[in-house]
Amino acid sequence: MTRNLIEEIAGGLIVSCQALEGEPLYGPEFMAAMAVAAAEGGAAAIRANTPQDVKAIKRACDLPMIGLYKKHYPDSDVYITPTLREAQEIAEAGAEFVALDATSLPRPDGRSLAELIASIRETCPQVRIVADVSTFEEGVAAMKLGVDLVSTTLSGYTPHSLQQEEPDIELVRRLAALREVPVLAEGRIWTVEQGAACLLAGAHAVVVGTAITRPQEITRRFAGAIRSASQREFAQ
Ligand SMILES: CC(=O)N[C@H](C=O)[C@@H](O)[C@H](O)[C@H](O)COP(=O)(O)O
Repeated sequence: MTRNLIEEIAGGLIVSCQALEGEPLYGPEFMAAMAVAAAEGGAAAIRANTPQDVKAIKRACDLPMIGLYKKHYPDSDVYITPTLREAQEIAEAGAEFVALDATSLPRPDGRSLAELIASIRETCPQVRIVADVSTFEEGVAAMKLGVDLVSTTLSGYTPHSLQQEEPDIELVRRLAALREVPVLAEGRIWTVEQGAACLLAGAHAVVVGTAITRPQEITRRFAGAIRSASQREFAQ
């Protein structure tokens, strides 16, 4: 019997384990250890970048994997699994899901999102597709193209989307209310309260990255808050 992974991750926490080149934890061994820690803590799935990280994590832990491949091409701002080539590499690395940019930004190879999705369906029929969107309209368009999940990943990261420090819970709410395709809440979720609010807004599952897996950012947040608190203390 094939597993219903979308059902399995319902109501769960998906931990995004990503470190880019130049970050202290860059490297598949670190990301694999991070994923094992996330699994021990009760994560329902992992989200990870690059075929190398996906493979290393898959060897170390058996949670469902949302894989993506960040790559920058000239003349395009689309960088999350921009073309079929990256999607295929992620599927070959063993990811059950592939996440890709489903925004309205111009794509690097001149192919439309519809063409990309159709080619993935044809060449990697086993992989489920997660559409990373930045607006409601993009979410609706991705749903019409038959993606398996929509994630609010890119809200705040395209010039035409809402720019805010908080997670875009309103986008989760509006997309989930359509009851068409399950919606993942993702992006700038820093507290358990925000995660719970996303589920109450109708999210199928919640993706948390930086707040769990980027220690330099977690430290920066604590250090800044503690410095401000101590300055307030001395100012009195
Ligand atoms: C915008 C973009 O490139 N987002 C990336 C997508 O995979 C990752 O860098 C994020 O860490 C991930 O979306 C989780 O979000 P947060 O780290 O805010 O919890």
